[in-house]
Amino acid sequence: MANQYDVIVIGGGPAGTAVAGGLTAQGKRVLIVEADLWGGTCPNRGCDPKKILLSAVEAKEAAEHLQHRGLIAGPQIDWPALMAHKRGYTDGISSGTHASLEKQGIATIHGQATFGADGQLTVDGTPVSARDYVIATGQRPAILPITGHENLRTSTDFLDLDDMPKRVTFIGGGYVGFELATIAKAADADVHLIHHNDRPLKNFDPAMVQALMTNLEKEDVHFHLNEDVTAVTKQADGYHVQAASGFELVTDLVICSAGRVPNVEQLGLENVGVAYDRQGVQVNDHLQTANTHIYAVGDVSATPVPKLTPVAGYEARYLVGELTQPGAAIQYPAVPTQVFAAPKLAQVGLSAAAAQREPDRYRVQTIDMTKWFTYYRFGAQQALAKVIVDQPSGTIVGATVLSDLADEMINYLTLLIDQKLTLADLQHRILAYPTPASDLQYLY
Ligand SMILES: Cc1cc2nc3c(=O)[nH]c(=O)nc-3n(C[C@H](O)[C@H](O)[C@H](O)COP(=O)(O)OP(=O)(O)OC[C@H]3O[C@@H](n4cnc5c(N)ncnc54)[C@H](O)[C@@H]3O)c2cc1C
Ligand SMILES: NC(=O)c1ccc[n+]([C@@H]2O[C@H](COP(=O)([O-])OP(=O)(O)OC[C@H]3O[C@@H](n4cnc5c(N)ncnc54)[C@H](O)[C@@H]3O)[C@@H](O)[C@H]2O)c1
Repeated sequence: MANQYDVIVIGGGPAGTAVAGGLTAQGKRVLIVEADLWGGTCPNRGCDPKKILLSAVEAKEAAEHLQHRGLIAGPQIDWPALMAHKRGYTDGISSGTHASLEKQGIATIHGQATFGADGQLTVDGTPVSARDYVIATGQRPAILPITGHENLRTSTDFLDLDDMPKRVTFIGGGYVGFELATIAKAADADVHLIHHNDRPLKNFDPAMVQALMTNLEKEDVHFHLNEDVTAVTKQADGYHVQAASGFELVTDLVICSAGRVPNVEQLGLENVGVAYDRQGVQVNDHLQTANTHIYAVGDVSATPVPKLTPVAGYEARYLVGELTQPGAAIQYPAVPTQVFAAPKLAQVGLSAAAAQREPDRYRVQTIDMTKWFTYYRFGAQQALAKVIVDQPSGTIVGATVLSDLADEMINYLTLLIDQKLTLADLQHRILAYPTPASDLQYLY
């Protein structure tokens, strides 16, 4: 039968394309379905475009740090040119990803996949069948159900702005709010971030979050904590953002950065006995749903790990194994996670709060690295590390880093944690000097 496959993957993002590619390489007949842009969130409207915009922010910051230390006159961000640079990358992603899938011998179809009342999967009305199905439909920005919610824009809109408005307001202090606020500020917007409680970036070390906010405040990013936004109304002078307390501000663009919701509603999952909730599709520790022929991977699955591209890739590789040679339950290694702000905030492994509950076992040390050679040479404003050492084994088990180099340092720390390297192990190796890696020995 023409429309009969071994596996149908629904969603062509990092998770779905990795499952489809891995299974095809193992000789499976695979169909992948994508309703929108091939490549999904990360390269089209997530990690990659964000980090391209951040390149200009990093260059500007680096030049500013060296003012009076060898540089004069800092650069300015030319937003339309920066956006053209970003589009030079993103414009080719969907067609390039599609071409790559076809080249690998993966069947592709563009459209919305839905399980009908009879359990049959159709893509925009065309029936397609397989032995197994993989849901990899990701998440989309949540829109708060407030008065004037139609005036809210999302990270997707921000990452494709033709011009940077004079005033930009973010509702929600998570990854997206902090990262995009950093970019908007560097592009000279008047930036406000409104958060509904006193714990923005709640999964990060609170003292390090406070240090990051202090730095951003120095750059004139305005934080408004404990404000519950109730309405965003369009008026002659701009959008009026109002909160329950009576707080109000006027702005030109309101980005709702209050989290993301799983793409599940359109799939007809109730027709095939697959359960889901606000966290996503419920799976067991083999990424299998209540229907034994349907699996879920990546952002859409309700797994107990952060929703990130490398996590999606890890789950995809695991599932390729499961669908070819079923084995043990999935086990996650340490998952590094980071906020690309100024400076960057990154974290991995055991938190300081958890370590402090067992003071006999763990040593928690906060290290100010600002004056270290690595940071001094480019005039860094602040470089902090909080490191958790397991005293019996002498290994690092967790770390939070706040610095311009945190995105690189956190990967080294992740390797130290996964490989269980002690200070002695590290000192038996030679690492190139002077580099951030050669500082690792001072973190134990
Ligand atoms: C602004 C932003 C910045 C980010 N930055 C980072 C970062 O720096 N580092 C990092 O690790 N992660 C980052 N992320 C998260 C990262 O983008 C996701 O973790 C990753 O894309 C998840 O991959 P996925 O394949 O599970 O889902 P997605 O990439 O969302 O792909 C799912 C695909 O399924 C499609 N789809 C949905 N429903 C259907 C349907 N019914 N039929 C067919 N197709 C369907 C969608 O159109 C989409 O293309 C960021 C996210 C955002 C929004
Ligand atoms: N650097 C990265 O790796 C990166 C970057 C962006 C996104 N992501 C991924 O995307 C996911 C979503 O990011 P996000 O920032 O949209 O979500 P998030 O869950 O990280 O943050 C949303 C924030 O909004 C707050 N919030 C919720 N309701 C609110 C309200 N009514 N008013 C004000 N604040 C409110 C929440 O308390 C939370 O702090 C992340 O969890 C992450 O998995 C990763």
